[in-house]
Amino acid sequence: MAAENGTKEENALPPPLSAKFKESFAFVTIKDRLPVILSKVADTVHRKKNNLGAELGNEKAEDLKGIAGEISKLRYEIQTDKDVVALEDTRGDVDIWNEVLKNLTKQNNNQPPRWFSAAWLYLECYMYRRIQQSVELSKYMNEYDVFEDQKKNAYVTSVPAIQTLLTYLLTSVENIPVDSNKLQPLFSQLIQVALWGNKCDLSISASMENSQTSCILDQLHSLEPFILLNHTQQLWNHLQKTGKCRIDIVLDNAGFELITDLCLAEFLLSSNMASEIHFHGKAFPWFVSDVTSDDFLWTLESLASTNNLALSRFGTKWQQRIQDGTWVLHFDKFWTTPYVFEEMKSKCLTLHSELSKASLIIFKGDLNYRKLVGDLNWDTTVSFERSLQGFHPAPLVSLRALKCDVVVGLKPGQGEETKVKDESWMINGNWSVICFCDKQLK
Ligand SMILES: O=P(O)(O)OC[C@@]1(O)O[C@H](CO)[C@@H](O)[C@@H]1O
Ligand SMILES: [Mn+2]
Repeated sequence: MAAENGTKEENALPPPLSAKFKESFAFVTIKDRLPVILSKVADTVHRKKNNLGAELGNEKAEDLKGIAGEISKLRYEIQTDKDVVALEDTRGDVDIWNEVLKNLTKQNNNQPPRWFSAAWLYLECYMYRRIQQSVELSKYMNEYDVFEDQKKNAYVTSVPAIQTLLTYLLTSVENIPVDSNKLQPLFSQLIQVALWGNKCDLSISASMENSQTSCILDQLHSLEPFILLNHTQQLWNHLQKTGKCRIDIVLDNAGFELITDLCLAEFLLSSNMASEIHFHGKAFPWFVSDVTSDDFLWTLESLASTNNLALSRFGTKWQQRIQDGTWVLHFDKFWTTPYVFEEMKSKCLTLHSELSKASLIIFKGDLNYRKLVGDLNWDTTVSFERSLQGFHPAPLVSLRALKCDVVVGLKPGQGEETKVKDESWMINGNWSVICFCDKQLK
């Protein structure tokens, strides 16, 4: 595996994570987890057809049957290690996906990528784009979000935890300290709340329920030792230097994690550390629980329409922030392509330029981390800067619970020590990193 500052060979890039490595999480994911996620999607679609078929009418019922059929076909292709096939719908990003497939085929002696040998990141992203294709190809159900019920259920089961958190936020922002020494602990606390909010992800749980059901604030102290790399102080120092600024948050999961991100955003504005917050969500349903525009707006409406004081207060306030422009929503197609982030400048300069207007970009979650580091099999002691391979539109921080077997920036021996404590430390979401980078490696 590659280290840094070595000889030319040692600085060669490590291989991408792939199911060809039979001991890897990629192998478990392709062999077991993705088929389970697809089975759950097919069941959801069949259930919708059976329960709502009469109400929806024959045409929609038939389309749901078609979607379920496409999902089952995709699951069969994965389980029998078939060639990845080109997309055939008319969504605006179809050429990007087919261009990537063509290049991967060319690079592989004109053999199309296959599920148990190609790069895991590409294949998992492709699977969610194929799910979207099954919806795009339907005539009457092409707005359908096959993950909608799971995401809404995750929110509903998290409501007690959301009530506790937003009640705490209400008190905090109504008594926001002016003195930075008193502000810093609150900043650190809400960074950790957003960090651990990332454990609530329906992809890693293979769509099994994964909501926050207890008060996250009470757990922060006991969770602190599970933060393997913590750059909160560097992050605070950076924001003290920038003063009131634009901060972008590249979102991950809907449900409880989104609420923790909105809490952090509200704190950054109420404390005058930020003047505006830009959120980046997904253009279509992605990795089961990632936030789409519908999810974002539904969440605010759900908060605003409850009779709980804190929820309705913030729901209404946050809807207002979208109106007054202190919160800006973006849903660029780049985030639902197979590209890793070091490709952004060449493949999507507009987004790269947009992000470069920020004084800080906060990347949430494991998939964003994987794309930051290129989903390459780095040595754990390689620096975070090195793994970005030059991606740096602005100073950035990743708040990530580990759910995939790649991590960088650790001390020598730290990975080995952690493995002794917890055999599946890289994939169970129990451990996390707060990685900050404010410079590009020369
Ligand atoms: O980005 P998130 O929501 O934190 O995690 C999504 C995710 O867990 O799904 C994959 C497994 O299928 C992981 O590698 C990936 O990171
Ligand atoms: Mn996610």
